[in-house]
Amino acid sequence: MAQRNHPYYISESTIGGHSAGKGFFSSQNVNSGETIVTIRRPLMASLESERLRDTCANCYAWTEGSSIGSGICVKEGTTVSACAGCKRFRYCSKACQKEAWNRGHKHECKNLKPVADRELPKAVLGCMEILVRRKHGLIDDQTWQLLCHLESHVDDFKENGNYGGIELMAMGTSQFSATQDTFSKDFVAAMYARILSNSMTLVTPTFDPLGILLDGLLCHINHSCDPNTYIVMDGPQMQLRALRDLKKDEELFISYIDPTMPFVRRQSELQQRWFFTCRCSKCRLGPGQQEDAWAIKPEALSSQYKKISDEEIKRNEQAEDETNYTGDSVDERRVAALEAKAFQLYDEEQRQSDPSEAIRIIEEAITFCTESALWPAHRQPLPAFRDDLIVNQLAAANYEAAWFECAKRHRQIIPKLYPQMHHPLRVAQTWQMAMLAQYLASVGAEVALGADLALIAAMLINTVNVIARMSHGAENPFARQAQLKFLEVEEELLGKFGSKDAMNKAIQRQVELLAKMGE
Ligand SMILES: C[S@@+](CC[C@H](N)C(=O)[O-])C[C@H]1O[C@@H](n2cnc3c(N)ncnc32)[C@H](O)[C@@H]1O
Repeated sequence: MAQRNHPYYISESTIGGHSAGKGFFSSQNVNSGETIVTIRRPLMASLESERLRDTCANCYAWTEGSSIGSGICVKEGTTVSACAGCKRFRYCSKACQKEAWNRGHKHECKNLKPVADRELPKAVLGCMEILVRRKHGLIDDQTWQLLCHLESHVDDFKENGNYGGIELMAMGTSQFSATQDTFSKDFVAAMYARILSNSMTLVTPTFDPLGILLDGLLCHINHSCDPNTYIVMDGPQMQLRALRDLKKDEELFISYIDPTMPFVRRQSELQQRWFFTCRCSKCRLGPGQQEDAWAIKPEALSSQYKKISDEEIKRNEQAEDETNYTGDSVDERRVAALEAKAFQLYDEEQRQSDPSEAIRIIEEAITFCTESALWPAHRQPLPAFRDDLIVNQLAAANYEAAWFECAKRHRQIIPKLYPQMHHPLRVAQTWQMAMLAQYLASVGAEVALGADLALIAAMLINTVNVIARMSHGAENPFARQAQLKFLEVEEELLGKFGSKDAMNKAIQRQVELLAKMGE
């Protein structure tokens, strides 16, 4: 039912002719890029163990932002200091510490003190926060009811054999939060399961993952592999924004997973984590879409790659795993075996903490995919390898190598995977490239004959300056920083070129060069 003055309402959802429980609907027409709802702070957010060391546990300022550009919204010189009691949570200021203390930390700090040396999973810390706050009257009845009505999928967890692990985690949660007197064992296990099935990823404005969050309102949004909305975050603030023009009474969807993955992989991930068969508009079309297209027909596989795949089928248990299912013919099974190998390499490189080792595996994987001639540049996991290669090249200070990967991504991948100009990942990746161009220009790097990286940086910064107002909103600190940066570089370049016209002509030549660099 539409709530007065709200641009959204929660109602029964039917997706592809099947009930999907409750869903989130727009109560008015909304233009692409507009905000639908702003949430000041989710009900719960919990940082990854690694991020607890360098991120404020109240405003989520990540002080060590690793990928170029992610630190844009954090004031230079910001550091975090540990709570003197529990030594687990860190804060960037006294004000942040005080806010978190009053939000509930004062009721859990002393319980966490004896286990200061023990790593606790983010879902345990998040569940503790919820239980402690409710026990001490810091979560109102209406929010609590909303939370308790969320699907816990306890029966599904029992069926897939994961419920034992959940019970174990729930026992620890009860003990560390000292709430055994208030909530039963089964209730805590169900709440823990609810966190697993309803939480989202807490991210920076440039989409670097920081932890998990649970919000009583936004967790009513159902999933689509072709979503019409997305969420941007700015510290604890979350905004649901339109990716496309929306009609009144249209159901709003976000994507719970990476929607650029092939059909069977998407279905498998959604089934395993959220226990549903996706019948969204894209999945209803089946596996014949862009995400599933190969560059050549399976029969056209070279004899060398036929041999490689036959060996994979013989020795690799996962070669015929159903998540890579392509078809039943001999050639289709071969292609599936090659895809299995590519995704195994992906899992392997993701586990690496040493950038040079990760780079070695990724380069091997990219060679494997490209030499097979099967993968178009935009088919996964090839773009995911390229993203990780850029991150690892930056971590290893191989800036020029990172630049060429960015140029390829900019030309060959981004327009295919994120066709909307204001797609937030397109904006974040363009920003990362702009910052890299600016850095390379500052050290006088020469990446190609005639290339002027300062001009290329200016052009990319201007692109972000224009589209971040739509992707993030003009008031978002990321959009504001992009605008400030643009004014700064524009002034510098106008000084150099004398007029806007001369500057724009010079930039146009660089746009052409950049396109060549990405081929
Ligand atoms: C975060 S909740 C979304 C709100 C949920 N529909 C409700 O009623 O509370 C996620 C759950 O919603 C359902 N769901 C979400 N997207 C769906 C979709 N595309 N098709 C079918 N079920 C979906 C699944 O049961 C999933 O586990």
